[in-house]
Amino acid sequence: MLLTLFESHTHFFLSMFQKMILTKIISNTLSLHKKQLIEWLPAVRYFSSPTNPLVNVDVNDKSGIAVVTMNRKPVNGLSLELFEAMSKALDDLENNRIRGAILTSSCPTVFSAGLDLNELYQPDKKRFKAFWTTFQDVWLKLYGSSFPTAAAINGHAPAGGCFLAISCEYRVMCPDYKIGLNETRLGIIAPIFLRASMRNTVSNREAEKALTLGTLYSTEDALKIGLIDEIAIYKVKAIERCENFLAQFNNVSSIARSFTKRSLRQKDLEELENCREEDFNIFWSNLIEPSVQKQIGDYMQSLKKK
Ligand SMILES: CCCCC/C=C\CCCC/C=C/C(=O)SCCNC(=O)CCNC(=O)[C@H](O)C(C)(C)COP(=O)(O)OP(=O)(O)OC[C@H]1O[C@@H](n2cnc3c(N)ncnc32)[C@H](O)[C@@H]1OP(=O)(O)O
Repeated sequence: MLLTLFESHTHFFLSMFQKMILTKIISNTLSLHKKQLIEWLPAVRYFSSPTNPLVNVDVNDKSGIAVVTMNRKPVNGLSLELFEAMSKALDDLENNRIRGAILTSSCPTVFSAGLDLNELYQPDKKRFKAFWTTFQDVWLKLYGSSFPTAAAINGHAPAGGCFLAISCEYRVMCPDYKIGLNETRLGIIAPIFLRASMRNTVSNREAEKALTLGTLYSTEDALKIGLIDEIAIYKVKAIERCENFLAQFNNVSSIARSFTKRSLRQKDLEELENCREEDFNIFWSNLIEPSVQKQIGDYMQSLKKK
């Protein structure tokens, strides 16, 4: 904008050549200052966000790394309210230029049980629309974040739980749990943004097998196919390993890193940004199919009987 203003105001007084030279000088100075400013900002803008009971954000003043803990007992079912809290937390992290974020759970044996089935069963259209739109927002913000992300998966991570983990850049999981995208087993189709995160994590062939079969992998098998990056015995260790991963970026220009990440993920992000309404309509019309509703209802009953 500054350059446009400069150009319009000097139009009558300067020759084309003079204008080109001055424009170049201003542009170089601005981009240099912007770069220096952005490189310096992380040291001064860490924050302490007002804690939401559903999502706790704890930023380490020294490292600038935030631990983001989902806290919706008993299983971190992803409800509209939990998505809203996550969306807000991601905005706060983005605006305060943290060095990195680690996503984890306060539930002792569950990272997240995925979408709250109560949101999918006999849904009210208005609420479901808000729910789905916020779900999309969370993915766009997490997958497209300018800061690096990791997941400390301290428990089971089926369906939407796995989806959150694979939207991060690195995953450390504790042993003896299950992770995977089991949507097809519930008769529901994985949305495009979930498929994008999966393809970005494992090979195309593994993604196809995992999604069509709806496989839930043990921690050890998840490591074998590259769905997770490391195994750590306890949650504290998992967080430590995630911190080690994020610390590697201390020696990398934050601008170069975030632009590179963005450019690698841009196509996936645009794919959803360009069809958000259509994505909602497809899911809504499938979701209210009586056969899908019956399958979800039966599944909820089977979980309760257990
Ligand atoms: C073509 C159709 C388009 C439709 C579009 C809709 C969606 C598109 C897909 C989007 C992608 C994401 C989909 C999903 O995430 S669907 C959710 C799938 N989740 C699961 O299959 C996990 C189900 N839960 C479990 O397997 C287990 O609970 C566990 C996570 C392994 C934990 O086991 P455990 O520690 O033994 O706990 P309990 O099973 O006893 O559960 C405790 C209570 O929590 C309730 N529960 C569990 N999961 C959910 C859930 N996802 N939503 C709501 N509630 C849940 C469970 O019933 C227990 O309740 P109770 O105490 O009242 O009995």
